[in-house]
Amino acid sequence: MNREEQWLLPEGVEEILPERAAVIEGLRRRLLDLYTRWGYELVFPPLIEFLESLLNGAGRDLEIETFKLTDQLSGRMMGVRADITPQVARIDAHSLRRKGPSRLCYCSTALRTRIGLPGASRIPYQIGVELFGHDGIESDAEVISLMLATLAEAGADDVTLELGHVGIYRALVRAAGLTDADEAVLRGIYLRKARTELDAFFSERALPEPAARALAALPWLAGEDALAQGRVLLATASAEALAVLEQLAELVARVRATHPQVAIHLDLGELRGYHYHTGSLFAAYRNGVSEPLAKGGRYDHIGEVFGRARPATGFSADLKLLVACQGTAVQPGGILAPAGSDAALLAEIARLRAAGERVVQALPGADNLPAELRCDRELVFVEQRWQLHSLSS
Ligand SMILES: N[C@@H](Cc1c[nH]c[nH+]1)C(=O)O
Repeated sequence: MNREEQWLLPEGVEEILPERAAVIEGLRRRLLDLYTRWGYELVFPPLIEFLESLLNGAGRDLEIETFKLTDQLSGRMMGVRADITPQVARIDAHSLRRKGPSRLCYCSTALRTRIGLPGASRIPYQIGVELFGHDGIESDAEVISLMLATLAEAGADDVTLELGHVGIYRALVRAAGLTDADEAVLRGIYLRKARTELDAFFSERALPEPAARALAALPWLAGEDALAQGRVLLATASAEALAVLEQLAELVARVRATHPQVAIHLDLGELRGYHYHTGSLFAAYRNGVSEPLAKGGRYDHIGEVFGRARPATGFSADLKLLVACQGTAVQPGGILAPAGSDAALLAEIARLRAAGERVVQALPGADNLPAELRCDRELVFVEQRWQLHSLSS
């Protein structure tokens, strides 16, 4: 970013110019068509809402990420959404109130107060799906399959799927009898994977064994042997945590069976994401890139505050990151038509457009440069008829 851009736009706020906009829009259309074919219905949650309803049940992380402002009409505090998932959960619980499962999808911009990685955007163009009303690995598996289909459509074929389950951590926290305050400290340490802090945390507190030992080991249970090691670790620590691990094992087996080509990485100590996640967690990483391309998980309680607790699972991705996986897009060419209002010319332009061609009509007195206008052909009147001539040579 040069000095002038820094002066014009705040950090993490960018504009998208025609070439990139065309690629993003192309992918947006293809993905929304994909979700429609899977039975997901499109919704448009509002850009801005009263803070209470926007953040209800969504957790503290999201509150910090949310831009707040005062509504001049009501005098109440409003927030600009930092994540669309809780809004869609509200639509399901409060506005739709369906009996059976609801499958919803969305694609809109969100706004965040903070920047994740240096150079990242604060305005993600969030696309995703949410599936409400089913509690079980089948719905998680469906959402994971659709997430992988999304990445394939975006051209990201070298992804690793990371799987975890916050239920293991939560069960162990209960077994160890941690207070909310201690749990918040521990969560921070888990997210940073800070080993010495973790050791200090447990040596400063007399917590019941073997749950405490299991909590101290969990952040490093990852990779190939995570399931086997987890079974040993949890066998004596918490029957509840062990049962959750078996659910995760079943989900892994299912995804392996349906997507044998996808590399799976297990991480039992992963707590990534917002506080609202309650069950399985999934994320897709590109090799060597630390920011996930898409992420999601189960969150069964958000709807509760809107009068209806519905099981829920879903994923989202930032379209701006997804398009980075695509090679440079082949820009469609176009036809440069001469200026004029002659009826035959206008009819020919209309005919070409109706046939799906991109036709740009020259404006009199302007430099109608074919390269700038991305035109590779021109419409010329030769031998008493309108003809197309190549401009590329
Ligand atoms: N919205 C979540 C991902 C998610 C979608 N559905 C459930 N979880 C995020 O951005 O991290």
